[in-house]
Amino acid sequence: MTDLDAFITGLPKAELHLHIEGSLEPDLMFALARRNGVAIPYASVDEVRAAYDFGNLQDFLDIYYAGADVLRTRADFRDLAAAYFDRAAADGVVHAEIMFDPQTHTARGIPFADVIEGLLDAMADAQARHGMTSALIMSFLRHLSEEEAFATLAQAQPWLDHIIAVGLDSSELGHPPEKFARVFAAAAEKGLKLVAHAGEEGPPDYVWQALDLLHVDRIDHGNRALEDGALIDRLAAEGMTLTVCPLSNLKLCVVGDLADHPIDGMLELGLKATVNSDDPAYFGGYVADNYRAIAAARGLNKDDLAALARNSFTGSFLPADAVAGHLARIDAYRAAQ
Ligand SMILES: Nc1ncnc2[nH]cnc12
Ligand SMILES: [Zn+2]
Repeated sequence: MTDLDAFITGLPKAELHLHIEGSLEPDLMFALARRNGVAIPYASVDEVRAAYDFGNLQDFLDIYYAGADVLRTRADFRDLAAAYFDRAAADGVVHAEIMFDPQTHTARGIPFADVIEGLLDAMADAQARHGMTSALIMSFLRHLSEEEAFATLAQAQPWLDHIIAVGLDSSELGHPPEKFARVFAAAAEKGLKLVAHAGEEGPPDYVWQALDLLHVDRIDHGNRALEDGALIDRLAAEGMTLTVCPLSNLKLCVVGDLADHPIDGMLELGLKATVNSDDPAYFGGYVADNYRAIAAARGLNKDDLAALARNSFTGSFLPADAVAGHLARIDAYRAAQ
């Protein structure tokens, strides 16, 4: 392990953009398929990995929703999340705000309660075993209707104390944020924070809509905001956090090459970029792998990496005293190197 690799692993960091269904590793997919008697269209782990060759977001989503079919019981969701937390802890993640897509499961007849209770089991366990804090972001699938998003918000009502925010994911093109303005307003009235994927494949206008119509607290991805100077100024002036996902961007062809990735350009423009894994089982790496890949591709140094880790806490939904504690730990860690 190089000095920079070791620095990245030991750097305290938060993960702010992680779809728990996207952490389903092929090994666990096979184990759950066997446990639940579910047929999957792959004969081996190698065959699964070979299928993970995506030309765009929709190519990936088709495979991701098919993979999620092995998740059936509360224990499955617990095991899925426990595997993620163990892996994230090994990467120096001390706080994770994880997204889940209830509609992917309720549409298959899985009770909302089983999904969320399984995740909450694993979150309590991660706190006990790793000292890791975590929070849940409930994401609406944007290819579905506003009405279905409202129904999902209603289903979540008994667990609202366990959900920090709502999010918006799935197929971006053709499903602009404005479609969900009313359900986001209803979520805000319930005291939930708001995040949305915007500017991954969608145009800068979708980022404007996420700001002006959804009133988000954070933008997931945001890459295409860089095409609009006025939008860059707005995001910088508001100190809006962008949850950027380098290996995802590469695998989904948002960038052609990591050498052209804009992460350091974002920092230079005064944008609060963070590094995250998105769907690590599908994109070839967890959060430290993303830090390592982007550091190598863009020549980032320890100060750049520490700045990205600081942004992960200032952009989190942790209380101010917890954020201050994590920032102090990063500064002490950096000073000791
Ligand atoms: N990168 C991504 N973009 C949109 N929806 C997603 N769901 C899971 N990963 C996603
Ligand atoms: Zn995502």
